[in-house]
Amino acid sequence: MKKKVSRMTSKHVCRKLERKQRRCEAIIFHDFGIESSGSPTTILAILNAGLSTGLTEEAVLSSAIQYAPVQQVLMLPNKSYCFLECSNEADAELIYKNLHGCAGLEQNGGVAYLSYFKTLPACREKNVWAKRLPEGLVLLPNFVSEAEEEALLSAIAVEENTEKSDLKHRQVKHFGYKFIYGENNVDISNPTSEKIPNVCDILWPRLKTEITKLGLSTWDWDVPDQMTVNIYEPGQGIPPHVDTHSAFLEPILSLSLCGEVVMDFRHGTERQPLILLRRSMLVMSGASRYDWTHGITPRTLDVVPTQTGLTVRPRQKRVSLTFRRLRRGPCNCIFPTLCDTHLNAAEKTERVIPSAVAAQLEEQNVHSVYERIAPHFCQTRHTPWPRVADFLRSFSEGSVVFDIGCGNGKYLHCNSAVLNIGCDRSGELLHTCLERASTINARNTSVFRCDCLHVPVRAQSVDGCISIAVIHHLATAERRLMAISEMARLLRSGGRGLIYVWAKDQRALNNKKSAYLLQNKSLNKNKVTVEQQRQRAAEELQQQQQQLQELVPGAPQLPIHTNRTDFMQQDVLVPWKLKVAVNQGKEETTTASADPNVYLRYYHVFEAGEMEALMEQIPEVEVSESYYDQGNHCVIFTRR
Ligand SMILES: O=C(O)CCC(=O)C(=O)O
Ligand SMILES: [Fe+2]
Ligand SMILES: [Zn+2]
Repeated sequence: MKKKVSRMTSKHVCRKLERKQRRCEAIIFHDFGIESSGSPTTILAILNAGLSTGLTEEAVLSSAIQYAPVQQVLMLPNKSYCFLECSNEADAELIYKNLHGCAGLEQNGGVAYLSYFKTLPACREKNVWAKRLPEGLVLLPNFVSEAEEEALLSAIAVEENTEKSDLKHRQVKHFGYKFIYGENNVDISNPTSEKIPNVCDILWPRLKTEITKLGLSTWDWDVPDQMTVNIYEPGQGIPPHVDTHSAFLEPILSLSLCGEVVMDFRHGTERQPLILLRRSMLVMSGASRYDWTHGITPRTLDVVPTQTGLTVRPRQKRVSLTFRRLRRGPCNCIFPTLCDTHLNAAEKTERVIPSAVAAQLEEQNVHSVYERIAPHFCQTRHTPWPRVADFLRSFSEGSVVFDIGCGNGKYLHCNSAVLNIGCDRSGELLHTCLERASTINARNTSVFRCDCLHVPVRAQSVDGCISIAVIHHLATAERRLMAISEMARLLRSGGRGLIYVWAKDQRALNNKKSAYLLQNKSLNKNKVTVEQQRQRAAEELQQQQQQLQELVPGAPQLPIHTNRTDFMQQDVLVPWKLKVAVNQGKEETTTASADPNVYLRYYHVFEAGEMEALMEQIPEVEVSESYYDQGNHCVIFTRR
C-alpha cells in the first residue's frame, strides 16, 4: 500500500533543492559536528522535517518502511530535521530514492529532502528499545486469561456511567476512592460507594507469587484499595506524570485490557518506552514508581521494535485498570525530585529566614518603611474593625488596656471608660497618633515608643492587650513567639489579649474575597497597573537586596507580592505605593519608572492554625476563641 507521492523534475527546482540541502547540512554540522556523505551510507537525515515542524516518529517510520526496513528513527527535540538508520546501504538507498524530493511525508504536503550522513548525532535518545528498564519496573505478560479479561471488563461495566469527565483525552472511572485530578490526590475521608469489584481478587495471590519470585518486594505488600479505570480510544493518551507520592504507596499496578499501547517512562532527558501488552500487568516500584514519570503519547500509531528493526502498529481501544493503595501520611521515599512531601518540606525550610538576618530585615523592610510612609499610611487607616472594637468595649470601667503596635492609634478611643495606652516602634506613626487624637478631640492619649519584643512594663500589670497587624512583620517564628510571650507576660491572671495577623489565604471559608483582594478592581483603573507596580517594586527590591546582602551576607531573596492577589508564599515583600502631595497638596500618583515612592514591607502571612500552634507553646495562656476576619487570622486568649 504505497503512498502517492509527487516528484519534482525541473532542473531549476533541483538546483534550488540542492542549495537548501547544503544549508541544512551545515546546520546539522554546527549542531552535532557530524558530516554528510556524497555516497550512500546506512544513515539518512530528513533535512527539513522534524519534531519542530510537527513531524512525528510514527509518520517518518510509516513512510520509510513502505520502501525498506528501518533500524532506528532519531527524532530530536526542537529540531527541524531527524535521522533514520538502516541495517545496510541498499535499504537506505531505497528509502532515499523514494522520499527525497517527494511530498507526502508531512501532513501539509511539503517536499522532503534527504542526505546521507556518516554517523548519527551523539545523543541519549538513541536505541531506546535496547536499554534496560528503569529500576523497579516489571511487566508481567499474560497475567490474565482472555476469559478473565472478559469477566473483568464486564464487572467494571465501563460502557455505563463512566465520566465523560473534565479529561478531554480519555474516560475514567474510580473505585474505592475518587481521584481528584486538579489536586492529583484522593479524598481519604470520602470513599466511594463502589469498591474494587470482587473479580479482581484473582489478581492478588498471583501477583504476590510473581513479586516474590522476582525478589521485588522490598515493600510490604497489601491488597490495593483504590482502582482507576482509564479508557483510551486510539489517539488518546495520558500526560507524563508521577502518581502523587504522598497519595499512594508502592507499587502502582496497571493491568492492560482490550488493546496494547506504548507507555513512555521519562527521567530527566532519558526516555524509555515499553509496550504494555494486552492482558499484561505492569508493576511500578522503586525508582520507576517514584523517580520516573510515565505517560502515553496521544497518537494513533505506536512505533515498536521488530526482529529486524522498527515498525508502526495502529492502536486499538485500550482499557487499563490502575490499582493503588492509599498512603496515609507523608512519603518517606529516597527520591526527592518528584516527591511532593519532600518538595513541600524543602519549600518550608527555604522560607525560614536566618535569625541573624531577621532584625536587619525588619529594620530595613518594616521600621524604616513605616517611618517614611507614616502620614500616608495613617490616612488609609480610619475605621476600627468591628470585632476589635467589640473586644475593647468588653473591658470594664477602669481597666488598663495596651495596644502594642498602635500605629495611628485608631483603637485608642474605642472605649473611653478604660485607660488606653499605645506603643509603637515607629516615632512617625506615634506622631500621627497624637495629631489624630487632637483632631478628634480625644481627652487624653497616652503613647510611648518601644519595640513589641520588649515592652518596658511590669509583668502581670494589665487587664488587656491587643496586637493588630503587627506580629506578621516579624521575620522568624522565634521572634513571633517572643512577641506573643511579651503580651502574655504583661497580662494579669484573667487578663485577655487579642491578636490579628494577615492570613495567607485571603478568602474566607465560603471563598469570598477579602476587602484586600476586592480592591484589585479599582486598582486596575488607576494609572499604575498592578504589573507596573510589580515591576517598580522589583527594581526597588533589587537595590534593597543589594544593600541587605552587603550588610548581612546570606540574607534571603524574598519574592515581591503583587498587591490585591492571592499570596503564593508566606514570607513576602508587599509594596506600599506612597502617594506624594504635589500641586498645592493635590494628591497624584507618581509615574517615574524606578519609583522612589514604592516601599517594600516585609510580611510573614499566616497559614490557618499557625497562630494557634504558636499559642500552644506559651503555657501561661489559653486560647478562648480563634477566627478569621477580613483576611486575618485572629485569636483571643486569656492568661491563666
Ligand atoms: O493507563 C495506564 O496504564 C496508566 C494510567 C495512569 O498512569 C494513571 O491513571 O495514573
Ligand atoms: Fe499514573
Ligand atoms: Zn516520595
